[in-house]
Amino acid sequence: MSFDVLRWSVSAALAERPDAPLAALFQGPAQTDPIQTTQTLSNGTEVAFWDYGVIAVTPPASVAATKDVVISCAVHGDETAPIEMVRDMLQDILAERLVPSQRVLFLIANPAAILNDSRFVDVNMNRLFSGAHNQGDTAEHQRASDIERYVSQFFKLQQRYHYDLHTAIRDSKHEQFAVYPFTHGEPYSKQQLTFLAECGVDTILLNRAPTTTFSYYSVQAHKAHAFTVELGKVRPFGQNDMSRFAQADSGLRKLISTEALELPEFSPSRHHVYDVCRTINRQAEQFALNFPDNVANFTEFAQGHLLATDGEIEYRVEQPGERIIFPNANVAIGQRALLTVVPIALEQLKLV
Ligand SMILES: O=C(O)CCC(=O)N[C@@H](CCC(=O)O)C(=O)O
Ligand SMILES: [Zn+2]
Repeated sequence: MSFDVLRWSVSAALAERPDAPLAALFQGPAQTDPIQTTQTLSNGTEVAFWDYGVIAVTPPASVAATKDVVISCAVHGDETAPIEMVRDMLQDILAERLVPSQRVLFLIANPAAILNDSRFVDVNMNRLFSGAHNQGDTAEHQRASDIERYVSQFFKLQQRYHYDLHTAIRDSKHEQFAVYPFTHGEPYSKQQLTFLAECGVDTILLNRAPTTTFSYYSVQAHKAHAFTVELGKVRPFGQNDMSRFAQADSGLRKLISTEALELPEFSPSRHHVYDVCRTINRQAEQFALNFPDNVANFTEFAQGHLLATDGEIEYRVEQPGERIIFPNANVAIGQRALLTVVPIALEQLKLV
């Protein structure tokens, strides 16, 4: 199904809150074809609609922006709270209640999946970046390729940031956490750890290998500080308690509207850090998790405990302190069905 055909219905699907008409997110202010329109607000902010759900915001000419910030949501279409956050930020920008001081690219990544009330339509879009979109021809492959092009078109300044907002399928012992993608040996940023903690995200998962996720793409292709940010649990539109997202919302709004963001001193004791220990990809038709659906992310199991069976293979806990994260038995064969993580001391990491 083409994203063009979907645009009206996606807007309708999202416009559930009567106070929040969403047409602008997808059609641009003129709501006519072609989609590419640019509007200059009375405060001088330029809002450019590059494509459905792709909105570039440039601060007034009097402001010397120093940061490029990508804020993305709906890489998974059923993760609705981040979509509501992005929608509200955009509406506040259009209403001039939020005035950006930095360049911002808002991305509503997978409108077709939003409309479908599903994580994805054909393929998990968060496995299609860094060139993986060349290996298929679904609408999601095409959209991931388009998104890479838009991000490349956007990033210009030296300071580059990307927060890819998600919510998780399960409850979590740490309600909000971020995946810090592989940095190719670059030190981890104290400033970014502090910023995330200010957003309420005090738990970090280090993934120390290349992946095909959106956040890793921004690290690898654009040398951005980029993160997959998990802000809570997946719920349908209208069922999110937005007060639980207030800290992240306020942190992101401050980041984009402040010329020189002031952050507190880095304080190592503020952060819980985990290292990915094992990535378990499903290999067989007969794949099963050996714990119930209500077991939360970051739950620890005893050494030797059977976590999953994959055909004849048994996956057991190997290390003391090993915890499960992102378990999903319903992934396609070859895709990640489970990660295990172990706590790691910040002192062991190269920080800058
Ligand atoms: O709750 C789950 O099982 C999945 C939540 C989710 O979508 N997580 C991202 C993490 C991406 C990363 O590792 O950076 C994903 O699986 O795509
Ligand atoms: Zn997600």
